[in-house]
Amino acid sequence: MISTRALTYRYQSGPELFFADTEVAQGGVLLLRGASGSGKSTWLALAAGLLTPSSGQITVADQAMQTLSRLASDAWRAKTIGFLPQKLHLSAALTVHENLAMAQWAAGQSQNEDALRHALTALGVDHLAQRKPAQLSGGQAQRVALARAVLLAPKVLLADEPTASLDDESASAALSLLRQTAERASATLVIATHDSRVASFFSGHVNLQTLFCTTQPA
Ligand SMILES: Nc1ncnc2c1ncn2[C@@H]1O[C@H](COP(=O)(O)OP(=O)(O)OP(=O)(O)O)[C@@H](O)[C@H]1O
Repeated sequence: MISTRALTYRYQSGPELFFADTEVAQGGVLLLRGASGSGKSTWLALAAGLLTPSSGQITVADQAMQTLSRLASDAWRAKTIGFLPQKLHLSAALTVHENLAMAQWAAGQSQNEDALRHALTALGVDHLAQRKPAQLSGGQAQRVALARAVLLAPKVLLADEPTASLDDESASAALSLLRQTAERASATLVIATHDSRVASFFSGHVNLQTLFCTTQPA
């Protein structure tokens, strides 16, 4: 479950952002919509514990994020959150396979080769396992980052524009994997998106909510 109350964030040399109160049940899907610059990525960073709220509360998987220290939040994130950020943050020095193995290690899990292969295969990038990120196309890198995000069957999946550089077939595979992974683990899924394909894909979901971000106070 994720809930927010009177949540705001002010960048040091940027705008103050205000977010409407939200409550998403465990297993629910939340779409973050809104114009470019309206705060969707910021909301995800707050939910992932990468940013600390300026005021208000955000609780993610029973954890009040505003009370976590930076160190505790890193450990909590590795175990709890599957995060697909807009900038993919794949380690350039590591192969695709090593990038995923490192995510398992960071979460304190022993290497699970089956899970790793399954995640890469489901997204059609298993043949790229020995490549370095610089040797991937934009869409391939995005699918590898998505495989890493779903690898640990996290309780919360956060995806920032997961279909941005994907063609229809790859977008559909990526959304299916996000949905299946979330359903298998009863995870809460949050997707920030401009892409109308995402809204159409989830339109029949029984537990779907949409949060429209604006730069105005809620
Ligand atoms: N590090 C930063 N310092 C200052 N301002 C920032 C910083 N990061 C983001 N902002 C500003 O905060 C606002 C919200 O940015 P954010 O990236 O959350 O929006 P978004 O809705 O995800 O945008 P997009 O759809 O273009 O990805 C924007 O006005 C942006 O310029």
